Order: sequence, then structure tokens, then C-alpha cells
Amino acid sequence: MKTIEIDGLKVRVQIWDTAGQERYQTITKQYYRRAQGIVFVYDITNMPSFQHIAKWACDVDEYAPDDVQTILVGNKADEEFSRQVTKDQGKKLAETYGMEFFEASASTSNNISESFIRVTELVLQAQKRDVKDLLGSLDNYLDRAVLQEEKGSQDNHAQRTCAC
Ligand SMILES: Nc1nc2c(ncn2[C@@H]2O[C@H](COP(=O)(O)OP(=O)(O)OP(=O)(O)O)[C@@H](O)[C@H]2O)c(=O)[nH]1
Repeated sequence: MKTIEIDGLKVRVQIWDTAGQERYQTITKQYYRRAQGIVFVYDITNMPSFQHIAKWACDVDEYAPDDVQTILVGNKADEEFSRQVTKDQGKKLAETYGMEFFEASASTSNNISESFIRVTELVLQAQKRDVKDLLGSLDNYLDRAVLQEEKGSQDNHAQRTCAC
């Protein structure tokens, strides 16, 4: 659990670091169901980890809620000398999935908080949109209900007038 401050608002964020190994996949999928934000991480010095992102994205698509917010992070940016995945490849993949992209280093902390702050911002924005949509449909519903009620009372009035 971590508290992140966004626009003066203190947000409590619960972060789950899911295991990458195949044998934990069943457990990992259970995390997706309640996820609001997901940070896909690969290792820039390890091409297979980058290639696996497609599989992770596929799982998230299948198991996570539709409005889950995702970003892509290429970790170990401090190991430039061992780089196997170019920044451009990372950017392009992120674009393919409509995600924002960061290169980061857990070792030097470069771009780590930025990545988590960004995904949290995206989640908050999505929540605000949901609330706005909900209030919008509630407004429409109430408008329709009022119109129907008005129409009903007009009809009653008309009937009464006729009967006299
Ligand atoms: N140089 C460098 N090493 C890192 C960085 N992040 C992690 N490591 C090292 O990479 C190794 C694996 O790190 P983990 O945090 O265990 O990786 P993981 O993805 O959580 O592993 P699984 O969940 O078991 O798949 C460790 O030796 C870390 O010290 C980084 O940004 N730079």
C-alpha cells in the first residue's frame, strides 16, 4: 500500500507485483479481475521479456475489467551497454496497444515514481469519466421520468375536461 499525492489529493494505491513465471499464471489471472491500473514491465536487456508483453496484454484483455488503465515500462534503463530492445521498439509497441511508454530503472529509481503516478492519474481520470457518465444517464432518466409524469397529468386533465 502506497500513498501518492495527485493534484493535492492523497490517493492510497495498492500495488501487486505479479510473478512472471508460467507456473504462477493461474494466480496471476486472479489479480486482473479487480485491477484498475496495470504497469506492463519488460527488461530492456532481455528481448524475450519484451516479446512476452503481447501475451500479458492478451491475458489482461481477457481477464481485466474493460476500463483498466495500462502503461508500458522498459526497465533496467541503467544497463544501456546490455540493451537488446531499442527505445523506438518500446514506443511502437506502446502505440500499438494505445499505452503511454516510459523507460525506467528500479536500480537508479529513474522514472519509477513517474510511471506509478501516471497510471494512478489515468485511473483517477477514468473514474471521473465513469462518474460523469453515470450522472449523465441519471440526468437523462430523471428528465424522461419528469416528462412522462407531466404528460400523464396533462392526459388526466384532458380526460377530466372531456368527461365534463
Ligand atoms: N541493473 C538493474 N537491475 C535490476 C533492475 N530492476 C531489477 N533488477 C535486477 O533484476 C533481477 C530480477 O529482479 P526482480 O525484481 O526479481 O524481477 P521480477 O520481474 O520481479 O521477477 P519475477 O517476478 O520473479 O519474474 C534482480 O537481480 C534485480 O536486482 C534495474 O532497473 N536495473
